[in-house]
Amino acid sequence: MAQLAVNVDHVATLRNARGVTFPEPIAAAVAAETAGADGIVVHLREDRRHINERDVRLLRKIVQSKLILEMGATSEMLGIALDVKPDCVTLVPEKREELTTEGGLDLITHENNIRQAIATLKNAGIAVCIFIDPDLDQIKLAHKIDADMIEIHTGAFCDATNDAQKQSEFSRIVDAAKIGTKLKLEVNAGHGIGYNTIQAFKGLSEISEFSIGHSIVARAILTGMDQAVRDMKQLIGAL
Ligand SMILES: CC(=O)[C@@H](O)[C@H](O)COP(=O)(O)O
Ligand SMILES: NCC(=O)COP(=O)(O)O
Repeated sequence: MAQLAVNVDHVATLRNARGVTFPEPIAAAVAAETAGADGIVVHLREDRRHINERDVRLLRKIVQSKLILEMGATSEMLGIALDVKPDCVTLVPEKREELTTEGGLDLITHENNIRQAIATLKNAGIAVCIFIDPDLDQIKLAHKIDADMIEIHTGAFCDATNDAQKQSEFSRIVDAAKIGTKLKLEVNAGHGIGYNTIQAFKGLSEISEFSIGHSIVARAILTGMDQAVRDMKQLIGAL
């Protein structure tokens, strides 16, 4: 069965919107783990719009499963990662003005910088994942520059508004997962996945882990984190 890594960024979004100390993303992470999450994900953005450094450091102490830190490959973030030592870093592209991550890392443009970041993190014993579009050339490059894992960006599929678009985006994901596995990369998937889109992955056994945040946090507001995580785990179990 594929694993579920739960992103708690948007618990911090709510906290920060009010400028107070709650809701507490650390409490959300503990609740998610208790409900069966296989990992906790946070994206430390340059502008600290949700998760901040204090959250990451506390999570490192408290998370029992595995801590996955999403970040841009900047010298500031590399310094934090080397100090905090998450179990895994997922390197993502970041634009300050974007509402959420818009695309995968462009390794063709940033090959040297990302290759160096991968080597630095791996030398410190941190596994490295590349958040990447379902593009075969990019995935081959991720393998060439020694990434351990890829996370296929599923946003275009999840956001597709008609069946033809959905089918064509999903077949890109299938091809990407198959080539990643052939290259012996661990293949994960994430961005925009919800309770209604997860079923599409049935039979795609190449995916080792789903990285899901917004839909789980949104459901947790209505049902509690425990139920929201259990519901998603059940859907993943049925794939
Ligand atoms: C990299 C990725 O997949 C994203 O889902 C990212 O973590 C989202 O960033 P925000 O939480 O800031 O929307
Ligand atoms: N890596 C994907 C992630 O962490 C969560 O993305 P989303 O479910 O909030 O879109």
